[in-house]
Amino acid sequence: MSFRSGFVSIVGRPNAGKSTLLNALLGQKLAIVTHKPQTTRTRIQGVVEIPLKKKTSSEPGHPAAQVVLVDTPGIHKPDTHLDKRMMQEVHDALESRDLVLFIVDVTHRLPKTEPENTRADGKIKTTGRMALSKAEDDFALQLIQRLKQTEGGCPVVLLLNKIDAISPAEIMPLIAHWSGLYPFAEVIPISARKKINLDLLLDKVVGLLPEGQRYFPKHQLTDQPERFLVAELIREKILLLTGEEVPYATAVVIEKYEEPTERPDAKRPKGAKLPLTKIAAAIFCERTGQKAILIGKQGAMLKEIGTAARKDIESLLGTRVFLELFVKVQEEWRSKPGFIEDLDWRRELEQIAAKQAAEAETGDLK
Ligand SMILES: Nc1nc2c(ncn2[C@@H]2O[C@H](COP(=O)(O)OP(=O)(O)OP(=O)(O)O)[C@@H](O)[C@H]2O)c(=O)[nH]1
Repeated sequence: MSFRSGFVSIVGRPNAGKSTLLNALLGQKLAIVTHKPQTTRTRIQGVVEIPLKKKTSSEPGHPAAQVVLVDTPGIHKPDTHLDKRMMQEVHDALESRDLVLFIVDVTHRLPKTEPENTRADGKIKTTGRMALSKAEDDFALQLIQRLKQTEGGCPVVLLLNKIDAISPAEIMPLIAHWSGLYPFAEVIPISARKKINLDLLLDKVVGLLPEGQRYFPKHQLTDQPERFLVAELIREKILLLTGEEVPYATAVVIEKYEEPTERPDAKRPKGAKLPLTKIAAAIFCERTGQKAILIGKQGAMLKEIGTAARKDIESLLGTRVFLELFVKVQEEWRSKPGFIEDLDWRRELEQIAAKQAAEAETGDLK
């Protein structure tokens, strides 16, 4: 059996569980996860190596494969410039893919036509779970529908996520409902949080990928620079620790990132301290009131955010970390294209590369 490889986009509306799934598949915390929608702002790639599975009497088996997973911001109707930027990320992710995993949260909306959801007068029972925004589901489905029209098409696998939170009897009606809306290549009920059916999912993914070589070296987990992941971890703590008003108005920019000269996995005498990474980050918010909340009484909130983030960053990097946080006000940053462009780590990298190239060139001329 020959090797398979490909780019697999995970798409779905906010809070469907995309980041949780990515992390579960990678077995390491990579995309940040919180209970608040729209946590994921830019695409995050993770690489999963899937070993060969030999054919047995009960299993068809599959070849070894490398799956490049692309997490996307939740699909929603764009309002601000930041929203538009996030939706562009979704479009981009859909364009460069071999397979799409369309993930829906089964606790949000049950099929409307099922008898148990229909009252005696024919009206739909609107329980909390059936709730909310049909418009958002429809919008997400529209994006998927567009894939059908693109050249060559691309298989879409529907993942019914959070099945741990509903009763088993509710799963079949959901499968029937969604199968009627789009010709999905597969419909798989999963729980990203409880890791239910994830092996089955990976088996199906390998089966749907084209034959091809690795895109990334075998042990590379992600193509994201660590400094971007660090900014995401800080942003996660802000989301978790501050109140409703602040989180969406914050952006984290890494201003200093000094890696230790010594490798974290280098041999060192027993009891010797791990090397130290020095990081300074600015937290941008839109108003002075938000700044006050982020700093807290006598700096208590900022300290809490910093301590929680530092612990996670230390386990991500495998070094000790000295983390300095500053809070800055940048009015209406969410509507300023230039500012948002600068948040993009890829652009940041391009700028660093351009600067280094210019420096090298002037060095050559000397
Ligand atoms: N019960 C249950 N909860 C889950 C499951 N998967 C994710 N969640 C929860 O759903 C919430 C949202 O999960 P995320 O992974 O951040 O969702 P997302 O789709 O990446 O969200 P955005 O970044 O906003 O687009 C978190 O509180 C998760 O713990 C699951 O399988 N079961």
